[in-house]
Amino acid sequence: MTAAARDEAPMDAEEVHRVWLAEQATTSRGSMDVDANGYGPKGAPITVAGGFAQHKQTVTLAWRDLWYTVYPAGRDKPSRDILKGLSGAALPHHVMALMGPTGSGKTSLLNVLSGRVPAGGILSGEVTVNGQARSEDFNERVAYVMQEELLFAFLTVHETFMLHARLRLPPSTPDKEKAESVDRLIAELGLKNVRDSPVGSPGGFRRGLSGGERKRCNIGVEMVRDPAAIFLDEPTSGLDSFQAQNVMSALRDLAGNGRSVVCTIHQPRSSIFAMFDQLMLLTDGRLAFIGDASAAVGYFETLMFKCPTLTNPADFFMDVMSMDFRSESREGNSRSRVDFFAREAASRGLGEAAASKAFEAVALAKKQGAFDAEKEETTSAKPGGGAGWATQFYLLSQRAHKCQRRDVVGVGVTVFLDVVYALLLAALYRGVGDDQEGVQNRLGCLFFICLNLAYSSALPSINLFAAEKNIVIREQASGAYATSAYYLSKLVAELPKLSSKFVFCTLVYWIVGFNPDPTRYLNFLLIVVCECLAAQAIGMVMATGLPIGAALAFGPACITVFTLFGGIYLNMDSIPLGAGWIAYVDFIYYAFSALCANEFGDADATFTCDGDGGRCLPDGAAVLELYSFEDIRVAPQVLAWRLCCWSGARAGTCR
Ligand SMILES: Nc1ncnc2c1ncn2[C@@H]1O[C@H](COP(=O)(O)OP(=O)(O)OP(=O)(O)O)[C@@H](O)[C@H]1O
Repeated sequence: MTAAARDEAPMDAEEVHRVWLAEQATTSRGSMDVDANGYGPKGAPITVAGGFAQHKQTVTLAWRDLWYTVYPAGRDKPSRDILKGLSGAALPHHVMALMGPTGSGKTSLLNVLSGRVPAGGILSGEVTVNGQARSEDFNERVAYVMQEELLFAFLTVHETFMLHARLRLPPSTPDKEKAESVDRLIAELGLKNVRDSPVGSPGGFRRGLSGGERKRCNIGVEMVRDPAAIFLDEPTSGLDSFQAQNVMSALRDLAGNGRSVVCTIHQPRSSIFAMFDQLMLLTDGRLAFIGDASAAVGYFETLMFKCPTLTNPADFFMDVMSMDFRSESREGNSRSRVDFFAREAASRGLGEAAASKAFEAVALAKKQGAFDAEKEETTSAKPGGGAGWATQFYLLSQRAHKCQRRDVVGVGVTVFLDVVYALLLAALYRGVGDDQEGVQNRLGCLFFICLNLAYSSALPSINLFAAEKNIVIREQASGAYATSAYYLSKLVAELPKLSSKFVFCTLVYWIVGFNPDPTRYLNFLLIVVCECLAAQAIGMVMATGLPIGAALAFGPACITVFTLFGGIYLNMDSIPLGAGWIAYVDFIYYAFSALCANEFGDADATFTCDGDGGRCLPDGAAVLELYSFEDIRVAPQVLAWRLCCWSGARAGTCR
């Protein structure tokens, strides 16, 4: 506690109560000054509790007869209608809540409205923005906040927002202005006290923001571009009721300043329900209600479903609209009930009326000159208006370096393991001799080095990319940067990690006593670097192309198969027909054979024989011949893996 705070006189009961009431009033729906169409009284500024800048452009979204059908994989599976002829509208200055039982189609509708129809689904119907057909890039113009918070744990709130401001705002905006708008955003999302705290990960080693702060930070990332419409999937899930209220309060302020806010929500507490302007109730993909949230209770009363006194309307709606599967008769009854609601909404034309009202409001606003003809299309957040490729690459590299530097545990464990392996190898193979035992030990040590590098490069790479994959998909969906910029930044950011491999290899090389020629030592390092890059590339392909569980299972399995074909367990000349191609994509084989050629390809490499009548390899050439290591190509193979990795990254992150 600060000295000033300690010295402050405590408030008396009356004052505490008065302040509390004032705070409640600022978060209620009644604090807004908007007309029925949501446009504000004739251009007069709209006053709200928050302080977000009044949005210059507005988005009136209207949709008619929306059908969304999916075709599940599998021959005999029939298609399924997820959304069944929905009509409605979302208005500027309004928070619209999409509610309904689980599986009723809320998230599907949110995706469809924001222009993110997942692959494999077919959409029909009409969606308009400010009275015109929605543009193809609408999804990149509006904010879509996913339920899952996709944030970099090692960045602070300020760094996270600043990075997105630099990536997404026009390069012509001076950095000072970007910094000011970020500071404003931080203040308005109530994140000032955690401005410089790392975001952290829930349940992770590094704790950071609280659940509510993370949610608000997640929203802020999308708000940096100042979009006119915001779509949120379950913005309050997993929060306690106070944190949920704070998040909704921030959304309320965003809407109050001219934005259209549409969110799905489960069972909001009554004070949160009171913040909704519009409510859309869905049941099994059909409309049960759309209109003013405050009118919903009255509407259900006209259908003879009266919300009991002292009951949260949200709970009441969920109760009456949910299917009850506890017995056949209950299921039949609840089905009849939800069918009744859908029939009533259709026969009264609730959806159509909402859409028509929105069209009329837009027409009126245009007539009154409230729309600027040039600006009316959608939002100020134009896609492609952000940083250029070089800046994207620079900013992403900086982010990757920062995260890596701060991952003290991860880096510490890597360095520790490299030192342990180096000591182990030094203890076992130190001062290797020039006899037949020495030949065997050199081969064994070189193969172990290859294996160690393969595992220690590929597996962390899988973990790293798997952790970032969803963040990258999210960032790419909103057009933040190009895949190539991300991929190259990762490549560059991974390079410092090779330094601990350098230390490991140098220690082992000189302690074990490999060929002392400095050129061969440098070759050795080069081969090691190539192997690490190829292994990282494999890790990246797996992580971007497969779900994390599958990637973690396939990664080691792939290395195990490569070990088998690596050159020591199976002679290249005895690989069965049809399996030879494995050796050609096997980076362990290439690395091991190259290391052997480097070590034994020296004409001076001669070895004494034991004289016991056993096999004798008198020189390096005999060793290479025995293992069929005459033809070595490391660089093309590394390149091939990198290209493969690039395709994998594109496939995995561009959905
Ligand atoms: N691509 C798809 N293929 C098959 N079924 C799908 C697909 N997308 C959605 N569904 C199904 O459509 C229904 C509606 O899904 P949606 O996620 O929109 O519901 P929701 O109301 O958001 O549910 P929840 O509240 O549980 O998140 C669900 O039964 C879901 O399984």
